[in-house]
Amino acid sequence: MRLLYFDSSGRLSSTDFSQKEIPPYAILSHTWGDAEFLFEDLANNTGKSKAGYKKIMFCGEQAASDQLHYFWVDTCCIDKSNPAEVQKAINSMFRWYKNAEKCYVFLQDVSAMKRKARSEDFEYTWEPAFWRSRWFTRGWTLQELLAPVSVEFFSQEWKKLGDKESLAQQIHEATGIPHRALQGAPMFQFSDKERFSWIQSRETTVEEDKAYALLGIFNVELPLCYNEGYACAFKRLQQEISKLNTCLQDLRSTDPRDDKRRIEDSKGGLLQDSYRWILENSDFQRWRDDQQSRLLWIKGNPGKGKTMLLCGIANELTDSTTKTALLSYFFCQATDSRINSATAVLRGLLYMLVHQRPSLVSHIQKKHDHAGKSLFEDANAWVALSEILSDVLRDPSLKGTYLIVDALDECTTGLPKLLDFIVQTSCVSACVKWIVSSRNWPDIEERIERAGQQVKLSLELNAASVSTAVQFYIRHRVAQLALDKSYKEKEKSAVLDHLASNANDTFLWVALVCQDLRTIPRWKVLAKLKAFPPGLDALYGRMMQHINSSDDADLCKRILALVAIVYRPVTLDELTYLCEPLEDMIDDLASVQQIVGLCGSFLTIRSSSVYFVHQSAKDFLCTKLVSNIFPIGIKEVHRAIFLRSLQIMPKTLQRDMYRLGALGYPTEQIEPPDPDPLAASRYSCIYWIDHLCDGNPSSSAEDKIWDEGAIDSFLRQQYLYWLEALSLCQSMSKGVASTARPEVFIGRKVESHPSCETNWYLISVRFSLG
Ligand SMILES: Nc1ncnc2c1ncn2[C@@H]1O[C@H](COP(=O)(O)OP(=O)(O)OP(=O)(O)O)[C@@H](O)[C@H]1O
Repeated sequence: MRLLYFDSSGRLSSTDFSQKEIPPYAILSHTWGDAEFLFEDLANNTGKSKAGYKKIMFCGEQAASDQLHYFWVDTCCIDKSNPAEVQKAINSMFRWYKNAEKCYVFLQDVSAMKRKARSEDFEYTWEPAFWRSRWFTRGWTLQELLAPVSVEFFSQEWKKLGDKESLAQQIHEATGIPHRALQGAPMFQFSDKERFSWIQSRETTVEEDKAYALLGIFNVELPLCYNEGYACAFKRLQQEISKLNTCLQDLRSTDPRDDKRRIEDSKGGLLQDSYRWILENSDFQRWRDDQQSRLLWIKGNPGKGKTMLLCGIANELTDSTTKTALLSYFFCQATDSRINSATAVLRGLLYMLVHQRPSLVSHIQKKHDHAGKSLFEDANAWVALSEILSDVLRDPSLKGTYLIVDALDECTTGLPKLLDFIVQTSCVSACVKWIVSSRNWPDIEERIERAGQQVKLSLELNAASVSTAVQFYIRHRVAQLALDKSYKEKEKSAVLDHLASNANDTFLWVALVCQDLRTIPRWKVLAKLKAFPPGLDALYGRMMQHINSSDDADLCKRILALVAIVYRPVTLDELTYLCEPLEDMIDDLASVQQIVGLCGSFLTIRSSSVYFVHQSAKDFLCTKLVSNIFPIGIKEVHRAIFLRSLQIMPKTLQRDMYRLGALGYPTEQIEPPDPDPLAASRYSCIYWIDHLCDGNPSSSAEDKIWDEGAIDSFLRQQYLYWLEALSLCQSMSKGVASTARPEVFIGRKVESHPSCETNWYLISVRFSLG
């Protein structure tokens, strides 16, 4: 980028910053006239009598008065005789305008002078001329309006009329561009159609420019081809946009911002007073303020509030960091296979980074153009993603970047390599700072210690701060309970006392007890209070005793066992079909919901899906109560789910389940019908093979023969319908990837098949026989 400045003798000069860090600068926006001051004029020291020279002088003087030494004007800062330079400039222009400290718009056809109309002393304001200004009718000025943060408007007399903020209403009326876009909302927040509409009524001197002027607005690059005509340029632009959109869609496996909101909401909202202690903590401050400290590990026992603390830190960093800094986070959750692996973490972090700084997508696109979605999902996904994220973190445009990963202990697939990646990038990338959290696991500690400058923050060693935070939480929850359950002072203070003296600085214990207290009528509270023992395990143990002594103990334990081993939270519909004893309640989800409610406080229902109330509750059942919950073994529960799946799928799978009629729909555009014919079998379609493989390999020979027969018959009759269902669930790659498990063999030819007239190859699923 070439910038203008006045040298010590006041002469207009230019300097090239291609290889150097670009200093703060101002930029001019205007419409071209007949006598512009050009690149040659600058080089040959000519053209000072041209009308355009005045604009250059104005821009330089205005910049100086804004304490900006450098400025940029398109007429003379680009060597138009050099096609490579023009190509680069046009593709960089949006960024140049965006990065400018100030953009001065010179409105040649707007006068701010008071005039006399005929004999009357009539004062014209400049506003009608402003609305009509040619500047609003030109193609290139669209990005010059949208990209910079600060846009100031000047009349033909160089009088300042206002800025993008103060004139927002007038600009909106003149252009139809929404206020949000004028206030600087990122361009991706506006649909393609909306962005195209902004340039519709604008003109460019050269027809292709009407497409090229949108490059930055869509964050794409194109080789320029100035004889191709508008239609061709526009088509190429659309192709590039569609490639970019596909890349982002393929990258997205979850939006961590939605996960964060869901976590906060499902835990009853984030309380500032229960996390803000961290801002005063000396370890936290050391990590934040010391350039060399780039990795902070927050560790603590279950339920100590790590996740909520990280939600709070993310909020605080969003509020306190500079505009140029980026923040990306990821919340691992072992019970949800979308968000419990090392590749999912990198995908989520990348997705958030690219959303904030769309230009970073170039690091992904190079590989994505060749590989498509499989880049993020196949066996080499980790290699590709870790390379891409390392590239992104080295991008020179990144000034400060904060990366947060919560619950490393819940990253059930690929944790060691994720830890190595975090440690390595924290050592080499000076502008990147990581915060990670986990339980006190020695394996995690061992790997994190390999980072030279890590800071450890133990919640157990900060007991006083955590204790105060928990006490605040108790007061808040009890005040809510007292209000909702109409406690009198006696009950309120008894509950307060019991919680305060038994919580052992564990938020989760308080949350679980309060959840139970909600179900107890006011008059029984005092009697029941003593039944909540201190300590999480004791509390879970008591909850289990309660279940064991109930009439529905067996059913509750079947449900708990099922929810404990599924690969993602199941919906109530799916649970009803997968858990045989619930079979009779297929049309009565309200009763299923009640039965789930009988499983103590172990389970919770959110958006019609069944979750463990907390990972520690699941851990307790799967470690301390394994023989109680899985009396016939975990593998048998897998096998039962597999067998139920094979029964459910044939009932729902059929040709053209969504009545689409025609072939060739992009799956993302398909809206499931209501009721959704796949509601009950969605989970089974995606995971039946995993349950088959994780089922009991040592079952009897008779069972195996039966299983093989059932699989064979399912595949013979339903194979194509199953593929169709996978595609409708947007899980084709997951479903098919399961067939690549070592226990599954592919490649048996079936001559003719009822669900397909032609010959075809069938995936034959055989599991290892011991
Ligand atoms: N700042 C807070 N605001 C509101 N609720 C909180 C806060 N901190 C903790 N809690 C409550 O405590 C519960 C446990 O907290 P959290 O899930 O953050 O613990 P954790 O240390 O991450 O547990 P684990 O390591 O077992 O996953 C939350 O479900 C929530 O109800």
